Amino acid sequence: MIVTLTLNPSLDRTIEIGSLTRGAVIRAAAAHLDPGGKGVNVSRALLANQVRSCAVVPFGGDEGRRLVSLLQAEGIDMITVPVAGPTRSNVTLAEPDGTVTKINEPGTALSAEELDTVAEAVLSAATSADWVVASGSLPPGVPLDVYAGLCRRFSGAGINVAIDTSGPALLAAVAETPALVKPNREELSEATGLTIVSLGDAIEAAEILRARGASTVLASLGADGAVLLQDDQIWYGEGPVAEPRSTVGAGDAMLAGFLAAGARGEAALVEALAWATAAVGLPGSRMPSPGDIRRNHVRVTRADPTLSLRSGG
Ligand SMILES: Nc1ncnc2c1ncn2[C@@H]1O[C@H](COP(=O)(O)OP(=O)(O)OP(=O)(O)O)[C@@H](O)[C@H]1O
Ligand SMILES: O=P(O)(O)OC[C@@]1(O)O[C@H](CO)[C@@H](O)[C@@H]1O
Repeated sequence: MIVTLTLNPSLDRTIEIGSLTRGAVIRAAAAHLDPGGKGVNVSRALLANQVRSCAVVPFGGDEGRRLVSLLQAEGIDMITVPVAGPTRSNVTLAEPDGTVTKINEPGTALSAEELDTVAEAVLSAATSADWVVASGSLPPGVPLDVYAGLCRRFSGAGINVAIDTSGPALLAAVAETPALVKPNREELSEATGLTIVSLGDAIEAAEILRARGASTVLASLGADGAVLLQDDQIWYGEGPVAEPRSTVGAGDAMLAGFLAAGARGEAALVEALAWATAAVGLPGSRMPSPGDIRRNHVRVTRADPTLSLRSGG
């Protein structure tokens, strides 16, 4: 069983437009509303693929109630924690070529009492968990070492912790020896100060995170695929996407696929890439179901550090 924690969930509104022109009135072709936030998406992807999970979700205000009703409609197993501030709304402008422009609200502050209640919910859900996944940004006022505290709490209890966040919260968590971190290219670069233009740069940055405490690093590299550093092995993989619709949530689908496949080695990386590339072909932050996921187009090999990355860094 996999417990996910999303301290800063969102209502994700995706607006499909022809092209983005600053300062213009843009008529949208379509709009979708999805429940959002990184841990929420991991749970949605797991549910869509019949893997048991429990999402811990603080919610507040009308937006929070809408979020909870969308998650209930999907059948997500969750522990919801009512909080005073309203849940945020995040907006994605999606263009036909797959380019997305995302505007994420900061979210509203959680009080110390609310944070304690959320932590208790995670502890109670985690009694039967193999993994606890702590994902996404922190709302204002939440201590930057909150994910680090989770790592400390669970490493003693034999429960694996996976972290997908950025900035100081990522650095603090890495120092508490999480089983897994899933940075994207920008997060790798920010955490290490390295500019990442080749696979070798990404590997060097991931090695730094391992030296600081992370056991396994699964680094997603956007259209360039992903690299996995685990034990003494380094695997690289990618998969084509015929028609990219929206990359939002692709990293979450990747993490879900990796954990669903046992979180070890080449086979788990293939699964992670199959789920991620399927997500890129779906609108908004829709998570892929078994019918969307194709494994035979994913290529995973031993990593060649001299490989140049195509997409911008
Ligand atoms: N344009 C693309 N073409 C093909 N695959 C892509 C593309 N963008 C993303 N992917 C796939 O999705 C994975 C995750 O993408 P990315 O590195 O952008 O994650 P992320 O920044 O964590 O995303 P998010 O935070 O929205 O979940 C990549 O490793 C890759 O497999
Ligand atoms: O602001 P954060 O917490 O970093 O990211 C939030 C978010 O962009 O991440 C998900 C995609 O990964 C979306 O559902 C959501 O809007």
